[in-house]
Amino acid sequence: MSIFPDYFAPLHLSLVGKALGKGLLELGVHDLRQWTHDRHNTVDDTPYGGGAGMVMKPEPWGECFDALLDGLEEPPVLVVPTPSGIPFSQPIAYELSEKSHLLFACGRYEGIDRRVMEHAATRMEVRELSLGDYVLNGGEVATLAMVEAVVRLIPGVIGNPESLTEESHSDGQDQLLEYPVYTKPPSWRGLDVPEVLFSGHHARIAEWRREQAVELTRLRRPDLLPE
Ligand SMILES: Nc1ccc2ncsc2c1
Repeated sequence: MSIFPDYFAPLHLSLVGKALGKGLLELGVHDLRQWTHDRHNTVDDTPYGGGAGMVMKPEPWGECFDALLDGLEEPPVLVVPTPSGIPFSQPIAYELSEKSHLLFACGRYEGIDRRVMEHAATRMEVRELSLGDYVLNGGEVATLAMVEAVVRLIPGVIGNPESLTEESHSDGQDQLLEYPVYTKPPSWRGLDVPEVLFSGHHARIAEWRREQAVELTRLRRPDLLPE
């Protein structure tokens, strides 16, 4: 649900596009203005209590929920991207990938009237999630990122599920950052591929990769290292 539905055209490309084509998931994009009734299709108004900017009115969201939940066998999970949300993470992506129906509410302006999330919580699970400590102009870009992170975890979407186990933040990596990867040519602009990777000694290669992952994590994300 967004006032900028065209943001979601890219979801028909590449990975998500293929998954849609294979019938592994369905995608609907809904223009919130469809649930306004005035001549200007108004979705925002000035904030009570004063302050800069505008706030998204609750009525269009309520009518949109009514329409989208009508006929659903079970309630969806409402995901609301917001800088004030709980940090989105790979574990949360896995959780969401197992849900049968996700609704993403893309806010704009200074945000959505708080009563929208309060009302939604009476009829579905609500997850207010942040992509990181920075602010975008709205929830659309965050939703694109979360949809890609979630959809790639749905069985059958990724050709080789093994590639999910060794990437950064995956369980297979004990939540360490991913080790460096190399391919042909063996030497490029004076830079050589580490010898160990040519050894064919799988145990040594695995050990070297783990050492690299630990070192990279220690340098860039010490917070991820076990105590
Ligand atoms: N509605 C809204 C506005 C800004 C923003 N930045 C990251 S997620 C998000 C969501």
